Amino acid sequence: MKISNTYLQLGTAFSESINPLPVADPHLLLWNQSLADKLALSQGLPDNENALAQLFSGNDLLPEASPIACVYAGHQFGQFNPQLGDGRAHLLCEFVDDHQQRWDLQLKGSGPTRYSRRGDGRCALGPAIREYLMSEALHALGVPTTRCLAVVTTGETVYRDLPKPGAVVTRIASSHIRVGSFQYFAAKGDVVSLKTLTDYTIDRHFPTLKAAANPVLELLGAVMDKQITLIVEWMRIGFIHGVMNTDNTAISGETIDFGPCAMLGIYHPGTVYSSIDSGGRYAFGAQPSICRWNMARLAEALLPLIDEDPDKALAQAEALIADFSPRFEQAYQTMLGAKLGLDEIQQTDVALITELLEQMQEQQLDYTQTFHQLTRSLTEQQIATKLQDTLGDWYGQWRQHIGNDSKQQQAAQALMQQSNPVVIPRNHHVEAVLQTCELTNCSAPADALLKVLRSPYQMLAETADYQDLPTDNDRHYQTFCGT
Ligand SMILES: Nc1ncnc2c1ncn2[C@@H]1O[C@H](COP(=O)(O)OP(=O)(O)OP(=O)(O)O)[C@@H](O)[C@H]1O
Ligand SMILES: [Mg+2]
Repeated sequence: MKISNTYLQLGTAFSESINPLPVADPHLLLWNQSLADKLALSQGLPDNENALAQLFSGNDLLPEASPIACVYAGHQFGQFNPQLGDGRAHLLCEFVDDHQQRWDLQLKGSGPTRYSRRGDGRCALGPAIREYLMSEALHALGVPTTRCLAVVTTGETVYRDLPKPGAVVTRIASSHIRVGSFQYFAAKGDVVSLKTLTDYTIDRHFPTLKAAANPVLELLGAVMDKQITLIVEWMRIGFIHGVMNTDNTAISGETIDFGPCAMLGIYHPGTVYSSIDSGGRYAFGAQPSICRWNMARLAEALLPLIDEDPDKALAQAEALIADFSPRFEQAYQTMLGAKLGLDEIQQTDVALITELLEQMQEQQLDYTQTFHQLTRSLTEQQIATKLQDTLGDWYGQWRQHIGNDSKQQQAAQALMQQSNPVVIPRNHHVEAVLQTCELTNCSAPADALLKVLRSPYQMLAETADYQDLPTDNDRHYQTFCGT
């Protein structure tokens, strides 16, 4: 394992050097062997659970690691906070895998730092397992995401609304640079550090842009494209992030921070589960426009580097941000078309898609199941008849769009099978697993759910156990920024 600490080397303005605070009694609860294998991590790590628990609780450190807490700022629910940062996380080190890809290895829940404010620097076990389950589910679904290598219980109690068992989660990300990282330096007027961070980001994530006429403007465009891809993917599977603050928007385009996230059941764009999102700012259907808003905040932060002339910088940034909506719309319609087996979207297809979404909303149909049933209906007459009853004329029109030819139908079904999961991490199942794991301190329920979630486009023998809808259709479901 080739370890380095390049973010530390950016200088003291970017982070605080600080070691994790040791925990009382670390035990390895979840270990992601397939991720360790994929990143060729195992060679550099101990092979026994106790030693891994010591390492991934922060009690032991890899010899070459120099842990830091990174500083950032961020708009939280629209309000700018100039000083945030890793208040309960330690970036242990970076490592480079066999494909020359650099990764961050970070602990979360590993103790207080300069940026903790009133927080205790710790993480409860439930949210740690949620981050592990949800990020693995997203990864298997094909959605860009940070991932978890381990969850270690600490043997300590953390106090939230109630006393909870504590945990440390190990996160692997292609970096932890956030929109808020740029905002921090921009708000301070520290253009030198802003430039250092920008050069570092281009070098690390978008090296080909170095040769561009205006690399900073190109960086903004590249980040925007990655974010569009990400949000379209969230919309495809019904993921509601829940707290799309600019400090939770990674430049890499990976999903980060699973605090109050949830999955959409019954289709409604206004769906919100987060207890603190009373205004619905981060509702399912608001995610595209919030993403655009976040990209505008990144553009603002980068203005001094886009052009020396502020008017010219603003004009160029505005032109790019104005392009967000058409770029998004195209990717979004293409994605929805694929969910309906249509590989090229015509104007009439757009109307068909919109009509289906309207019907799903009116009839309170489940998002995942509807698309799964539509997929199956191409080869199963019983399901086709049922859907004809539910969706009326729309169903026949859709079948006409696909065509009568058996080759066309096969191609459509293949496309739909790749676009429509048979199973998602439904909120009630995730909650049940978290509760049982918390009570029993045992990983078996999480392992069983993960087995199914790791093959989300395939019916395994156990898949049916996790496909059902909650009895109350999640009407009473709430998530918390559960730190
Ligand atoms: N228990 C805690 N102790 C100290 N700081 C905390 C705690 N919980 C959250 N924070 C800090 O509050 C801010 C907002 O928290 P948020 O829940 O968005 O992030 P997070 O889940 O801690 O981390 P990340 O975004 O890296 O996944 C962050 O700066 C975070 O470090
Ligand atoms: Mg966060």
